[in-house]
Amino acid sequence: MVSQVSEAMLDVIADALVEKGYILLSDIIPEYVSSALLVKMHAEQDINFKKAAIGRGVEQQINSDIRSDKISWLEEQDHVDREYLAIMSQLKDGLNRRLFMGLFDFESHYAVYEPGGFYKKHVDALSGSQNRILSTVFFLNPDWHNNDGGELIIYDEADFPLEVINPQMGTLVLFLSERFPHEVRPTMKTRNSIAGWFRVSHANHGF
Ligand SMILES: O=C(O)CCC(=O)C(=O)O
Ligand SMILES: [Fe+2]
Repeated sequence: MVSQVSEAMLDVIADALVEKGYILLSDIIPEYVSSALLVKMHAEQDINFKKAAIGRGVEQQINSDIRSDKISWLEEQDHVDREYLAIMSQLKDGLNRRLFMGLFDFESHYAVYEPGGFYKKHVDALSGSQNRILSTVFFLNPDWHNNDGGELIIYDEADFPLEVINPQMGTLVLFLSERFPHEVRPTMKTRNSIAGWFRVSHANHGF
């Protein structure tokens, strides 16, 4: 079963991206999809997750001072991943129709941050390359509390904090990749998310 993103919801998202450059959504991914994603994450965490790297291609390196998550890429062949990717694909088409963003493909990975885990302030788009256009973060943490840490902080271009977001199950954050530095504050508990990026077609694969 593939769920549909409504035209009204796509209108709201497109408007927010034009006006503010980002949006927080709590009702776009159906609960049966988020639960299935979380079950899969739990099942695979100890087997398929690898320490995340920064940079690309030959310059890629694991730098534990900057980020400490372990990741696993979503795949079209997997029936659970496919549900999520289908929703992202509707988002891509809906935004392209409204904003002519030229979004072409989407890459995403599960990420687990163990207690103490963090990702220091960074920008997702590699500067100069029109690679990552729109960033997505979906949270998979039921019962997250204010003192559990692990907040996603989004800054403006002048490094002023715009949003401090609890990584609560079901919340999806979208923001323009080049415009918003952001960080994951140290988490007190195991923290699960899916980070993803819409890219344009002349993306420089592998570098
Ligand atoms: O998990 C998050 O809240 C964001 C992760 C992130 O910024 C990234 O993977 O680039
Ligand atoms: Fe990021």
